Order: sequence, then structure tokens, then C-alpha cells
Amino acid sequence: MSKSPVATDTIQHGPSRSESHAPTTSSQLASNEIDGLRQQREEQTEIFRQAITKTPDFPKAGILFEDIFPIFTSPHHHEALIKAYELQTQEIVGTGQKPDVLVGLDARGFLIGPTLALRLGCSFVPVRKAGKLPGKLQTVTYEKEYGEDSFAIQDNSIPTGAKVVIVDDLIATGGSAAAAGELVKKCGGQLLGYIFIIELVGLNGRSKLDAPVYTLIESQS
Ligand SMILES: O=P(O)(O)OC[C@H]1O[C@H](OP(=O)(O)OP(=O)(O)O)[C@H](O)[C@@H]1O
Ligand SMILES: Nc1ncnc2[nH]cnc12
Repeated sequence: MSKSPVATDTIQHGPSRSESHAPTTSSQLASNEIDGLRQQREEQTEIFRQAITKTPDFPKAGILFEDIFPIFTSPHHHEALIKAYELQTQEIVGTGQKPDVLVGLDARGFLIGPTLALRLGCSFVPVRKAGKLPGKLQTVTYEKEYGEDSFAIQDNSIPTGAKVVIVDDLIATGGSAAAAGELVKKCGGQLLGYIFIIELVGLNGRSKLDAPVYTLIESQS
């Protein structure tokens, strides 16, 4: 799992299995468990990496489009993906805790958010493209890798002070995610972090975000 501040710090500062000769203490046990989790994640990440297709010059010349839909053709890979998001959410909110609200971004964040919310037993709230949601809205216009767009969220969808995690498939320029974060805050939510499958690291989208960013795969560095 790349760019995971909580997990990476724990792994880097804990003793590794090969360094440990003394009797096992509870902190070493925790470290071993983390090693096991990390290995499991690396195997899963490799599965996702192989499933994702890359298409040059789509939807515009110069864009290398990374398509996550093939992950969903296999129930096994689909399950592994939701599990990976579940583990990542646990790292953000703390073991045994859950966010109050998961916010998913139109459209590909909707592939992950509702299923994950059901697993965690929390609320799911959509951030929709402009013109799709009824009622009183908060809206924002933003730039993304291949154009400009507008997002909306329903005004009363997030209780004041609610712990919120934003999920989407990919971060490129970070424009979409930053806009969604702005909407969450306008609604009074407390933004705890973002989770993506793919990060296009060369675009440094995470620099636009002011909450921790967790990604499974780094690409296009
Ligand atoms: O980091 P950025 O440069 O903002 O780009 C990332 C966004 O672009 C894609 O969505 P898109 O707007 O293409 O919508 P879609 O999910 O309907 O395809 C992707 O799913 C992210 O939401
Ligand atoms: N290169 C890319 N591939 C897929 N979705 C994207 N959204 C923004 N940039 C993208």
C-alpha cells in the first residue's frame, strides 16, 4: 500500500522479523501482524495492477487512460478491492472504529462507496456531477486532467461534525478530490482522509488535498 502515513510509519519503525532474536513481545507481535498484512496487500495490489488497462490518447490526445472496470469482472478481485478499502479505512479512523459518512465521487467512486459503507455500517453520500441532484445543494466548479467539471452535494446530507472519508478510483491532478473535500467542509463534515486505487504521481494531485491521502497503486511517475 503506497503513501499510507499511518501504516508506513508503523512498519518502518517496528522491528522486522529478521531483526528480532529476543522473545516475542506484544509490540513485536503487532509488527509481525503488520508485516503479514503488508505482504497480503502487495499481492492484492499486483492483482489490481495486472487487471487495470491503459489506453493512450483517451479521452483526449496526450492522456493515458487507466481503466479500473476490469477489476470488477472477477468477483474475487472485486472482493479483494473492497477489502483493501476496508483495511485502509480502518487505518484512517482507527481499528474497531468507523467513519460516520463515506463520500463517493460521481461516477467511479459509486462502484466502491456504497458497498464499503454497507460493510462498515456507515452512511454513503454521493458527490454528483452538476444538474443531477434535486433539492438544496452546495456546488463547486473544478479542473481535472482532461477538462472542467462541476460537483454538487445535497445540503443536509452530512451531519455537522460527522467523520467523513472520501473514496474514488483515481487521483490525477487532484482537482476532483479537492472540490469534493471543499463540499464536505461546506456541509460541516470533518474530513479524515481520501482513498484511491490509483495515483498518477507525476501530477502531484495530493498536494492540493489537506487531509491524508491513501493509494493502492502509483502510476505515471
Ligand atoms: O484528479 P483529477 O484530475 O480531478 O481526475 C480524477 C477524476 O477523473 C475521473 O472522473 P471523471 O470526471 O472522468 O468522471 P467519471 O467517473 O464519470 O468517468 C476519476 O474517476 C476521478 O474522479
Ligand atoms: N489518466 C486517467 N485515467 C483514468 N481516469 C482519469 N481521470 C483523470 N485522469 C485519468
